[in-house]
Amino acid sequence: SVKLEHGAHRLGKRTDKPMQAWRNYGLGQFIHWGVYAIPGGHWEGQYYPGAAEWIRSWKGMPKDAYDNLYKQFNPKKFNAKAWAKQAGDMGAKYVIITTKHHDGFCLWPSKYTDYTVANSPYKKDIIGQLVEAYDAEGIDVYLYFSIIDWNHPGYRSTLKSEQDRKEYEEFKKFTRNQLVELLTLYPSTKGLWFDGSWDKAWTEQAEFADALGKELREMIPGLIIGSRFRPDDNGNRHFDTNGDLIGDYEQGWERKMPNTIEDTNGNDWDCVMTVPENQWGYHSDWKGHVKTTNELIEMLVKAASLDGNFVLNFGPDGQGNIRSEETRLAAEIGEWMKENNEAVYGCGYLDWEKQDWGYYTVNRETGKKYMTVFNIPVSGALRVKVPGKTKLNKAYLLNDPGASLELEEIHRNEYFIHYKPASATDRPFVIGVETTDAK
Ligand SMILES: C#C[C@@H]1N[C@@H](C)[C@@H](O)[C@H]1O
Repeated sequence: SVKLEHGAHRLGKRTDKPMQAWRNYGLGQFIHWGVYAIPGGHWEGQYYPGAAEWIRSWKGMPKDAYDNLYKQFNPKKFNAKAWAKQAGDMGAKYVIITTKHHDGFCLWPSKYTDYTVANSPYKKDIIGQLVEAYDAEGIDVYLYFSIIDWNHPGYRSTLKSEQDRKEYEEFKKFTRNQLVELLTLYPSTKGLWFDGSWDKAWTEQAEFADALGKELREMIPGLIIGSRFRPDDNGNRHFDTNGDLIGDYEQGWERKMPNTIEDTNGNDWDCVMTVPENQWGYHSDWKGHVKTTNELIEMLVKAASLDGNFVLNFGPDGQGNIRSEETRLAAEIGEWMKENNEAVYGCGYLDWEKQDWGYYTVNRETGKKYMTVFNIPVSGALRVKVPGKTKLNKAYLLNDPGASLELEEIHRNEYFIHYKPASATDRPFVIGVETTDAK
């Protein structure tokens, strides 16, 4: 392997308590909120086809008009406690909140810029209210931070001149100051979710970013930072020149998921997912496919089955309302989680051959094994293949553990579990299985 000054700072999965807690979350909530929620994907009657939080970059957008939107930011319906309760009822164990997105508008009263909520009609600290409310709900708080900052005069995507470099130095100091400020103001933060770190200018800052990461990790022991934060000596992000993960988990699964355990490279990972095709911030007019509750439950269970976390995005509107589609999804996912979360929380990959009916998960502490069924075979026979020395002794519905399901051994290490729901079911269901694993 190549000698690197700023490659992966640690190899293999972290095994400390904060990371074990992260690994066991299963379900998270992403919140994208900012001044982009005011136009909500439209400008002067024009429909913006891109992601609503990127509307400032639209060629038709007068930048000055966008940069003055904060003077209208006064979300009278904002209720941090209500958001936290909704997330808790959905079953989210952690939340990732945008402190500032690429437009640079800060939802906390940063002292390093005037472009913050303190100078909006709303005035109050939004991040502070959310951190307090989610902490009180028992939901761990992670802060999203965009390295890209279109508002800062020193920000550059590339460094083409000495002047660029000079101004970029100011931007780097500003970035470090804001991050230290965030961890100082909100010390219960469990981790940072970086975004907008793909610019060439930033990928040339291996030494600076490495030192910044170390400084931040010293501020909060156990702090969790993913692979989308810093470059290695050669500008590689996520994986360094030797192919080693740079960060505590892989942060590359945005609006997509691995299909096999091999796809995960044996790393921890999270999948962050939008409800429509590609809207993170509030867009008042979602076009195209809007994911259903069953689709999202399947992504959630699939993530757990492959040792990952699933993070569902919410984009509150300019008044601070959570839109009705997201409220309904949160309620329906929460209803399913209330009955079936045992198959998700604290669960991960079980190395049994994947079958068509759905996904296996196993609890890392107890070793208890679960089958979450999405596709009921017309035969009513659920095929289960177990490894060599394993014997399947019992299968039962998670919501009716007393009643054993009919087991049929059809070959060595292969069984049918005979089960068809008595009445049509429109939600996946969980079967618990008990085995003896001969030594
Ligand atoms: C591209 C891009 C950004 N990454 C997602 C997490 C959203 O913040 C989107 O704007």
